[in-house]
Amino acid sequence: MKLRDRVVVGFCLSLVLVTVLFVVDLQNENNRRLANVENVVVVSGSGDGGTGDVGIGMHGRSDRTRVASHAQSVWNAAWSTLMPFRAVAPDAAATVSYQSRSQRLNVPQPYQQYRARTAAEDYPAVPDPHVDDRFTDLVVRLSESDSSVPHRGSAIDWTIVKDVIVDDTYNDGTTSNEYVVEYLEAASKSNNTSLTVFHSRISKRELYPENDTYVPLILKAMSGLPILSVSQKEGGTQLKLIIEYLNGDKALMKPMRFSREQQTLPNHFYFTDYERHNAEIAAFHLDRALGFRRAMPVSGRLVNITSELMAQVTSSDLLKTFFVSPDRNMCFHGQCSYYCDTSHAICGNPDMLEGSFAAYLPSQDVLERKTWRHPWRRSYHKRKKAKWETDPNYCEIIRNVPPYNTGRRMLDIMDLSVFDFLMGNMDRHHYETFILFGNDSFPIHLDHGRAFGKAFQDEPSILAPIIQCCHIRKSTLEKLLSFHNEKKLSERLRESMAEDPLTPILWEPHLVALDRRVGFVLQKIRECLLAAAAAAVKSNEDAASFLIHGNSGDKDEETDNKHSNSTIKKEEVATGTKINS
Ligand SMILES: Nc1ncnc2c1ncn2[C@@H]1O[C@H](COP(=O)(O)OP(=O)(O)OP(=O)(O)O)[C@@H](O)[C@H]1O
Ligand SMILES: [Mn+2]
Repeated sequence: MKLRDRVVVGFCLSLVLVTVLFVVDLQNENNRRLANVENVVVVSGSGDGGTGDVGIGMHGRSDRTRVASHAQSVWNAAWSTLMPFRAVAPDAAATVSYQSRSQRLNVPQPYQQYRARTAAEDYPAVPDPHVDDRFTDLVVRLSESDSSVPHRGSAIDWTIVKDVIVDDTYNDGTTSNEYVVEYLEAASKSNNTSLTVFHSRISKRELYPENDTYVPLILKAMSGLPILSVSQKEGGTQLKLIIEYLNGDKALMKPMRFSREQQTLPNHFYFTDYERHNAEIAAFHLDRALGFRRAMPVSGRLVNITSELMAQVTSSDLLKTFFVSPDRNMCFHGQCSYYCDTSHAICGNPDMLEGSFAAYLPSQDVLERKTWRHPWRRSYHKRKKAKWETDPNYCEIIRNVPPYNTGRRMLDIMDLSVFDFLMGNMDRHHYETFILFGNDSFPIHLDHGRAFGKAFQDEPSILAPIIQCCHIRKSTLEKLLSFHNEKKLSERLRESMAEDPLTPILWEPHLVALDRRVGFVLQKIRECLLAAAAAAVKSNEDAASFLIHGNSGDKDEETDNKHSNSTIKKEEVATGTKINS
């Protein structure tokens, strides 16, 4: 071989060698990167001290592997019970590999992308203009003897009522009442649970009496009794499970999706907001603290998705939505119209999951309910407005139609508006009542999953019924004043919710917001009283002018309303209302 040929061959050989070395190095680099990605997934999980981000947890890999293989065997067992003719269950691991690419690269779930600010200090402080206001004008107004209050215990004719503060109790402080079944009669029956006794004591004016001893028993049972069967609740937009306990009682479970500090996403409407299990729990406590007692008892509970939920599932449709995530957490998504798919799955940590458990209402076969459209319902449309948002006289329409033109319903709608405003719930589209008690009965407070979504923003439009109608039940106003001037609402709720197994139930800024919003409602009532007083003065002047001049008033003279906030005279407020007994 000539020297030139040798040089060419040598050059080619060294080129091949360099290429081989380059390829080997590239492969090593790839392996190193993949290892890093896996580390990131594990490290971010172990660094998160929150109460349960979807798919990220504090448990080690071996825990998860154990969960996955345990889940596989439970799943196989559950599937063979449901589908006796199908020998082999679809492989849960297949779901894992199907999902794994995006998960291995740690692609965030759609709703996780927005998880940014999680510390209260990250948000601007919300001013509370009423923090030092004692609302003495309202206190004085309430302390005055109410011999002139025209509605005691009567069926109020709302077409003419002008009073702001309305007392619908009898002189002895009670309202008329009837019970589903007398307590002693029900208690004498055998095999009663606390919930069935509770059902038998539901009355025309409330679900349970003040300081009821059955409520704590029901809460305890729901958070501890073994679960016998699990199915999906049909209807509604988001996933809910019907839980049946060993003693035959039932509960409606809403699962946890987010940690407590997760706020409503800024670009979400009230009707696309995710439901929060802790809002259901907190709403029960708030309803009770306000003295309404119109919400069923709700308890938190930490459940094992594999052994307590999946193993007890009674339908294959629900069972087939369970899977093990790439991070080896147990997940499921159920079937519903919003957020029931793989990318919105509910995942355990690795298989433990928080949920709210609401005691079940009596079956409709026993105690039928009627559903009413809420008169101040929102449009549930991203561009349209509801009539009440554009018509300042909307309340005049409502007060003239049944069931709002007589009885207690108008005051119940005002109560509901206070309740929803305090917890920021804009999702009050319907309400239900027990048919047995007729129209003069309370609305059941149901469905609070979308409350407590915005701690740093108050939503005055929720108070529209109060602002537009200017009525409030006397007992509700008394409660609000005591929450403001005596023991704070936040303090009462903190104590009440401390009993729950999942305590703390609310993120601290929500408790701060509750106290701030109490002051806001009181201010609105004050404004109503001032407006009513001004209207009374005006009508007195018009009457006097008519007597003197024989016409309907001196049009040139403007009424100068200079009432101070401190005292409003009773006779100025009580205008021409009539007793209707
Ligand atoms: N504690 C309960 N016991 C029995 N039934 C209940 C209970 N709570 C709610 N329900 C029934 O289940 C229905 C759906 O519940 P809920 O409104 O909480 O779910 P949702 O998914 O938020 O529904 P929607 O999308 O209609 O607002 C209610 O309208 C009510 O009829
Ligand atoms: Mn709802």
